Amino acid sequence: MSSSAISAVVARQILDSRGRPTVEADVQLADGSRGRACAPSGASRGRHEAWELRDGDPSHYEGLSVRRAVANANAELANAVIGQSAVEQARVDDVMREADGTPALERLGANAVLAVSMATARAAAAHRSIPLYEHLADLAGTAMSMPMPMTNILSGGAHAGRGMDLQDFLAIPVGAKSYSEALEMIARIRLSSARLMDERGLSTLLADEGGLSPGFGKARDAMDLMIRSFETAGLRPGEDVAIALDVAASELFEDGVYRLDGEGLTLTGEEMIEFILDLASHYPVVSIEDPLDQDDWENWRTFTAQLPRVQIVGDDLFVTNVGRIEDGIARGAANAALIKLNQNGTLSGTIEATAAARAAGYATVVSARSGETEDTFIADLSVGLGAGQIKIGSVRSTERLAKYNQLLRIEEDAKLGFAGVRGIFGLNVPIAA
Ligand SMILES: O=C(O)[C@@H](CO)OP(=O)(O)O
Ligand SMILES: [Mg+2]
Repeated sequence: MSSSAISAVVARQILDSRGRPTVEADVQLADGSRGRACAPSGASRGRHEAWELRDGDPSHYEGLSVRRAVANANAELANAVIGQSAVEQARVDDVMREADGTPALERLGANAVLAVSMATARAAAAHRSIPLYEHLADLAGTAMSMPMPMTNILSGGAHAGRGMDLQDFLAIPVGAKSYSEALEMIARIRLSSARLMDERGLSTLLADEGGLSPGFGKARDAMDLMIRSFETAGLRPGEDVAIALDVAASELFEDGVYRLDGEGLTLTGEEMIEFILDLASHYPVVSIEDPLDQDDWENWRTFTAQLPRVQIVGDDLFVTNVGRIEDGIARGAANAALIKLNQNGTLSGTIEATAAARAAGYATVVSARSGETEDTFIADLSVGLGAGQIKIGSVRSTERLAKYNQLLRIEEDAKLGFAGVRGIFGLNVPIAA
């Protein structure tokens, strides 16, 4: 057995940031190197994502448990990967896909497969005595860079009891010259938004990703509050900081129409396009995610063509899947892809999806899920892939801050270039070297 061969896999059930069970896996190598990783979990999940295996009816704790996925990792997946070299990530992921035998990893569970896949990369980095981000850059064959964060300030949709129709109102500090400066600007905005809401007697309770959910009915009220928060933080809207939206429109789509209860509107696809275009034209919006349903390809194409200077991000649309990304490229749908490891199911598949997007000139945004753990893997992934951007959630909950803070450490020890606004589609503001 070579010193990088996987010698043991131990999985267990732990809890995520919503207090729901998820899979954690440890991978050990023949030389004693170890890696540990946790699978995240989404709430506004795309229909075409890899399969998260749970034990039963998810409306009860017992049903939510992941004991079958854990058992699969400890038995079938362990059997498949033991003896394989951890530095051969694609091979390890292939044998797990073969062991499962289904395209969406339904049999053994994408949550089980992914935890082992990520833990393998960590063990390999330990074996090579290099940081995880560097190992990931070697796997992807890409140049590393520090990502520009897009950060949730106000939350609605499935993350906030459907208080507002749109899911995420995010800030992108486009004027920042470094990652640490970007994070500082975001922290200032987050504080000022909470103060403003407090002054106005609005609730400052936290949503799933640590964002605020003022319970506005209308998106414009949320947008106005975003702008006020920027100004109160001493930042210029549109110059220092811009707005990004995640509409998460698949969650609003029912029986062929978009239901925006807060606005009191029921819209056709064409009307939905008009609604979002109108919103984007009144505010400094530089990025819009999932403005339309995950299978509404034709309207996606129309929408993308109308906003050539705005980043249009496919999340539920692409589900980090090479086939769907290539489909979107061929149809001219979106110009950027959200990158989520657990939508794909393996690290290698996620790297391939990122490469497919990038090859077509699509921007890439590495993203957390609304259900997260203390695992900081995606911070290293965003750097290793040179993705350009990262979306983690707010700076007000520890499972998110674990990633933001990990990026501060990487910035300190790696002295890498900052993707800055060069990573933002359509914006061409020069930044200092
Ligand atoms: O829609 C999204 O982009 C994510 C993160 O905000 O949400 P979820 O993990 O619930 O799918
Ligand atoms: Mg989304």
